[in-house]
Amino acid sequence: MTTNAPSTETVGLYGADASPDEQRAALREGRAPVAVYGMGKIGLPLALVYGETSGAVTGVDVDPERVAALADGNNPFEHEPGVSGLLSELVADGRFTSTTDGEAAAATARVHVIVVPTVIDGDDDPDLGALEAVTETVRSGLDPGDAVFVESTVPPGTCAEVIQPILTAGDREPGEFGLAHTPERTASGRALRDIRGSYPKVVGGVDAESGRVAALVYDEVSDNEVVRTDSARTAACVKLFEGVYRDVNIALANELATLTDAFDVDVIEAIEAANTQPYCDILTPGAGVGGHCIPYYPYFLLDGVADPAPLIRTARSVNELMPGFVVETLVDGLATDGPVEGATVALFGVAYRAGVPEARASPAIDVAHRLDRLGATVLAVDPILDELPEMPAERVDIDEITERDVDAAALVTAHEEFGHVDWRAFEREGPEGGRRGITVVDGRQALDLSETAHSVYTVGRGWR
Ligand SMILES: NC(=O)c1ccc[n+]([C@@H]2O[C@H](COP(=O)([O-])OP(=O)(O)OC[C@H]3O[C@@H](n4cnc5c(N)ncnc54)[C@H](O)[C@@H]3O)[C@@H](O)[C@H]2O)c1
Ligand SMILES: CC(=O)N[C@@H]1[C@@H](OP(=O)(O)OP(=O)(O)OC[C@H]2O[C@@H](n3ccc(=O)[nH]c3=O)[C@H](O)[C@@H]2O)O[C@H](CO)[C@@H](O)[C@@H]1O
Repeated sequence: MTTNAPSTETVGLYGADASPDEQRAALREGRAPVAVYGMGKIGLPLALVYGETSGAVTGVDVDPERVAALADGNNPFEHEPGVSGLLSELVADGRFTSTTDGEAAAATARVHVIVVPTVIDGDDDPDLGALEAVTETVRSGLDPGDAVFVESTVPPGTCAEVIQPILTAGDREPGEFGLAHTPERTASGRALRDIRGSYPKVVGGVDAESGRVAALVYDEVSDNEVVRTDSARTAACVKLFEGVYRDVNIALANELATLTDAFDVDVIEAIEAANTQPYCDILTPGAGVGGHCIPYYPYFLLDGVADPAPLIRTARSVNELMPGFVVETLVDGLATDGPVEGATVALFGVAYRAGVPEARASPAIDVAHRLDRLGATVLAVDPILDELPEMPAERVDIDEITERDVDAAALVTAHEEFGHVDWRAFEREGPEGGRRGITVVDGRQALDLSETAHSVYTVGRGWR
C-alpha cells in the first residue's frame, strides 16, 4: 500500500501560521488537497462542489464499481441535476479523481471529508460501522495541520467520543489536527444546489481552532453563510433537532389524517387552510416516513438517553403505524368484494420518496409484508429503482401492470410516472354490462380517479 507523505508544497490549515487569506488561497489553489470519503448520493455532489473550489479533490469509496464509473466520468445518480456535467468537467480537468485506495488518498490530503452511511440496526441503535472504518483509513494518513470534517449525520458526541479516539490511536495527538462536525442539509434530488448554498452551513469543532478551520473552508466552498456552533456536539444536535422536528410534524399530520372519518372533513383541505397563517406549518399526511434521514434521526438523538422523551418516541410510533393504516383501509375496502386472502394487490411506489432511487426504510416494504401476512399477492411497481429491496412482492413493470388481474391497489410513493397509468384498465365487467372498479388507497394524495369506477380512499381525505 503506497503511503505518500504530503508533498512539501501542501498546506495544513489547522494551527497554521499563515493568515486566513493565505489559507483560503491555499485551499483554492489546490495546496490543501481534499479527500472525500463516501461517493454516495451526498458525497459525490459534495466532492464536486469541493472540486469547483479547490481543484484538487479525491473521491474515495470502497465500491470498485462506483470508483470505476466515476473515473470514467459516469454519474451514478441520474436523478441529481447538474452532477453529470460537473463530474465530466472536473474529471476532464483532472480536478476530481476517484480511488478505492483510501490510505493513499489520506496520505496526500490535508482536508478529510467523511460522508459515509450512518444508519440504525435491527435494534434501532445507531450503526456507525462504516464511519469507524473510514476513520481508521483517515488516521493512516493524518498529518499535523490536517482537518477532518464529519458530514455524516451522527449522534451527539460522536466526534469527540468516537472519531477523535480513533484518530489519536496512532501518531497524532489531540490539538495536532482539526476535527469538526459539518452536517449536510441536503435533500436528494437537489444535492448540488443545496450543497452550494441553499441553506446556512452549520459547523462545530471539537476545539475552537477546529471550528475556525471548518468555518473558513465552508465559507469558501458554499455560497451561503456559515453558522458556527460552540462544539461538534452542538452541531450534531442542530442537525438532529431539524430532523426530529420534521418527524414530529409529519406525525401530527398523520394522526390528523387517521381521524378524517371521525372529523368527517377533508383533513388535507383543513391543513392547507390552517397553514395560511404564519404560525402554522402542518406538513402532509402520507403512507409513512422512509429514507435514511428522518426515520433514523430520533434514534440518533436519543441514543444513550435514559429519559422517556415521550413526544419524540410517540411521534416515531405514529409514523411507523401509517403503513398499517394503509393496509387496514385497503382490507376494509376489499371486504365488499371478498377476503384479502388470495387477493392480488398492486403496490405503486417502493422508493421512500418520489423521484429518489432509494428504498431504505420505505413504508412500501412494511405495506408489502403486512399484505403478504394476510395472504395477498403483491405486485410492486417502481419505475426508478434499479432493484427492489428485500420484500414479499413480484416486481411488475409499469407498462405491464394494467395487463394483470388486480383486486386492489395502494399508492405509497407518488412517482410522477403513475399519473400516466391507464387506471381504467383495472376496471372489470360489472352486473348488467356496467363497469366495476377496484379498491384503491392513495397514500400520497396523488391520484384523480374521479372518471373511473374505482372506490378510492385518499389518506387525509377519506373515501370517494
Ligand atoms: N441522502 C440524503 O438526503 C442525506 C441528506 C443529509 C445527510 N445525509 C447523510 O450523509 C451520509 C451519507 O448518506 P448518502 O445518502 O450519501 O449514502 P449512500 O448510501 O448514498 O452512499 C454512501 C457511500 O459510502 C460508501 N462507503 C461505505 N463505507 C465506506 C468506507 N469505509 N470508505 C469509503 N466509502 C464508504 C458506499 O460504498 C457508498 O457509495 C449519511 O450519514 C446520511 O445520514 C444524507
Ligand atoms: C439534509 C437532510 O437530511 N435533508 C433531509 C431530506 O429528507 P428526506 O430526503 O428524507 O426527505 P423528506 O421530505 O424529509 O421525506 C422523508 C419521508 O417523509 C415523508 N414525508 C415527507 C414530508 C411530509 O410532509 N410528509 C411525509 O410523509 C416522505 O414521503 C418520505 O418518506 O430533505 C428534507 C427536506 O426535503 C430535510 O428536511 C431532511 O432533513
